[in-house]
Amino acid sequence: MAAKALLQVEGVQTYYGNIRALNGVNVSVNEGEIVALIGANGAGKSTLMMTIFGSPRARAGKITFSGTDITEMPTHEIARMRIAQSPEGRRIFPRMTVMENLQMGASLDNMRHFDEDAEKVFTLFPRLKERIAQRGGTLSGGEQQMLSIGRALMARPKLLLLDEPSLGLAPLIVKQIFDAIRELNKTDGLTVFLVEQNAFGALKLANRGYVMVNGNVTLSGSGAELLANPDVRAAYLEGGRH
Ligand SMILES: Nc1ncnc2c1ncn2[C@@H]1O[C@H](COP(=O)(O)OP(=O)(O)OP(=O)(O)O)[C@@H](O)[C@H]1O
Repeated sequence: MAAKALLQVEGVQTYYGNIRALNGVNVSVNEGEIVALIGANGAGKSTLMMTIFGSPRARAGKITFSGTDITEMPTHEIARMRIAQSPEGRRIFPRMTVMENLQMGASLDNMRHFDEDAEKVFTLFPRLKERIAQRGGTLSGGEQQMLSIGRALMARPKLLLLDEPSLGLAPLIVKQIFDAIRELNKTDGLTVFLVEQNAFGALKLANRGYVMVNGNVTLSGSGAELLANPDVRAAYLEGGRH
């Protein structure tokens, strides 16, 4: 069966004032795939994630989701299309409990299956269940990351955007988080687009990957192809976390 693009990014340019952070980026994510975006600090990876989510806006190019043009859509409408985001730095609500954070992630439409969806999050991340009444800000970094992903899942997304889920976490916790992403993809068919500095882990997890340099996508291929590519190895893998 031919792969169907769920997300299509074509020729996207994004600026901060006069500074162009994305120079005409083309990326696609097919239904049921895990796609990784790797690149050095400042390459534009987070900017691409945020542009897909509507802020900052693309100044040129087109972003399509499920065949609908979302380039000009406000963020809340993009979320209603069932795109959910776990942003860089997690950004959970620190004064709210774990349960309240999950409630914030569920749309009104999804409140009727809240218990079922929360239970799914707890099956995926049992550590969160033990901390239901604890305030988000008092969780460890890894638990906050789990909560950030859990909150995004409460929206029942078709596409999950993850920005640096492994940032600053111990290898064992990174493994738990990557295993959870793999599990969601395998059992629920969830489509995932993730940004990672941990290129080795991300490319092992992903079906396909893109490499971004200075606001341009310079390479793409299957996870295995990129892992074997000498340029990728030299730039992102040698001496890295593997
Ligand atoms: N709010 C902002 N205002 C001005 N410039 C910005 C802003 N956010 C990002 N930039 C610039 O845009 C470029 C791309 O940044 P971006 O954060 O998207 O990179 P990144 O690949 O995600 O890097 P990192 O891995 O460090 O998060 C950089 O040159 C950065 O300095």
